[in-house]
Amino acid sequence: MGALFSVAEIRQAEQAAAAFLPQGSLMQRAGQAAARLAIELVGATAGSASVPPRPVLVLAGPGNNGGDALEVAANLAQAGIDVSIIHIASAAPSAPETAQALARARAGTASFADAIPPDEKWALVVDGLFGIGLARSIVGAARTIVEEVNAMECPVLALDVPSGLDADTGAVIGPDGIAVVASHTITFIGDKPGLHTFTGRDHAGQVALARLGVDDALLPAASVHLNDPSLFEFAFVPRAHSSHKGSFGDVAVVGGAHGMSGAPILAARAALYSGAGRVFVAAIDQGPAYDPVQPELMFRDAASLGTAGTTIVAGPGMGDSANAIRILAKALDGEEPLVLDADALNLVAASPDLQVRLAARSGIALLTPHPLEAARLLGVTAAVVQGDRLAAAREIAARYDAYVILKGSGTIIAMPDGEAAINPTGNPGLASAGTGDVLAGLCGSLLAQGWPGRDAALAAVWMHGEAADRLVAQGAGPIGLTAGELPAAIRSVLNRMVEQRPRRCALPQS
Ligand SMILES: NC(=O)C1=CN([C@@H]2O[C@H](COP(=O)(O)OP(=O)(O)OC[C@H]3O[C@@H](n4cnc5c(N)ncnc54)[C@H](O)[C@@H]3O)[C@@H](O)[C@H]2O)[C@@H](O)CC1
Ligand SMILES: [K+]
Repeated sequence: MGALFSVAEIRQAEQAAAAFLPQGSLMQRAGQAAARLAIELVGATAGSASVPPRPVLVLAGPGNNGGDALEVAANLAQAGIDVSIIHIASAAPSAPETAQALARARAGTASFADAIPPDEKWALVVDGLFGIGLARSIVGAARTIVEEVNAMECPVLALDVPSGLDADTGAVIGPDGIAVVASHTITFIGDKPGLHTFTGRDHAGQVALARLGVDDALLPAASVHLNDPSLFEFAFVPRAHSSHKGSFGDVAVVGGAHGMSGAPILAARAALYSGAGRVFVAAIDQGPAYDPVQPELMFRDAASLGTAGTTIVAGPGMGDSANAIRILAKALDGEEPLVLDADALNLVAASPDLQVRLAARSGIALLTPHPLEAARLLGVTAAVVQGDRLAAAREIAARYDAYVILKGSGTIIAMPDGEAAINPTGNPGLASAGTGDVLAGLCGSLLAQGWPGRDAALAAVWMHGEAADRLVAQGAGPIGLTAGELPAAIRSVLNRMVEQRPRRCALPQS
């Protein structure tokens, strides 16, 4: 479930499936599945039965994605829907199945036009300009069409992938490229990573999968999945009545250089609300003596903190002082689970010595970079990281034998063994100050409670996004959502997850 496949993997499966099928079968199946969804969407926007449904605009490009669109147009026309087609014909001969689809569309009641008729109000636009075969920026007449469609207010159903979007990476293809902004995407044979990360979420809208009857056996075992509780839910365990605070681990958030006390406090509150036994704020420079809002937190001087048996979250507001570097080096040399965020990542990126210590450590390391921090770790630009987020996260995970959470829309979670996930929860409300500190604190808390690195990384990212989604559903965002609201919302998500597990507690380890 939730498996994501690269374009190369989809192409292989498509070829293998087509070898056993009559010519054009897959395209016809794609056309039928998309037409069914289009009819649902038109029905939903038509409103009362007395209002005559508006026409549907179908955009058909020069390749097989255009063939899919022509099949959709033929099916919609057959269902009695008023269909207009803009067809960008190929200079080269079309594939036989695409030629067949064009003949079908021409034989029906759909009308063909050279340009989008101005002032028409559409019930739906079906985008079949380009699919996984687009090799360069969309230019010329096709670009004009995409610009016009993106200015429309009606729903847009993209076939396979919004035209112009890279299905592997979620980047818009080509320099100065453009891509369709769809409200819905029906993707064929297997779901694709680019629909769920970077600009993909904004371009694809709601994603549906049509397998086209292609057998699972024709697809390889997926190494990338959409993040989902089914991947980690067994890690949620009800607490035993005989448990005590020593049963749930200690977390120390190391950070809070002069003038930056807020960041570690947010991380520490998140650790507390997600169930860590004892939570310390280990300050680099002298800061507040306690948190009046959360007096349960204990404040210590980072330089003198004993860290044996303590999970460390290093980085929030840590600064780059010599003191910070010394304390980070000590944390890297320890064996306790370690979360590295923010300034700690920048310090590692700037220091070959810290890099060697990180790569050599035996305990769990979990890194939570945003794209610029990831870029510094890899010695590239943030644009390069964003251009292939999966590859960047996997590269850092492999280099440091670490669990990596590459933040941003469609957060990537990469494991040291190459497995990866893309997170579907969360919203633009999380693009605000301090939410990363909360995520780092949550990761540290789960590790302190004995969670394996993989499960902690997957669950923390999922719950963090889910908590933000629930807050938005209650009207607390996305505009103006604050990081400080997240810990309590994460607590309710976490307890709900535990409630849903079979009621067998884990007895405390004395
Ligand atoms: N072959 C089949 O039986 C099936 C094909 N499928 C569809 O086929 C799509 C892939 O088809 P194709 O490989 O033909 O590729 P596309 O239809 O995605 O686009 C490639 C076409 O566009 C042209 N092109 C590429 N970049 C361009 C640019 N920047 N400006 C103008 N023209 C450009 C190419 O010369 C080619 O004609 C999938 O996304 C899917 O929608 C699916 O229906 C599954 C079955
Ligand atoms: K498309």
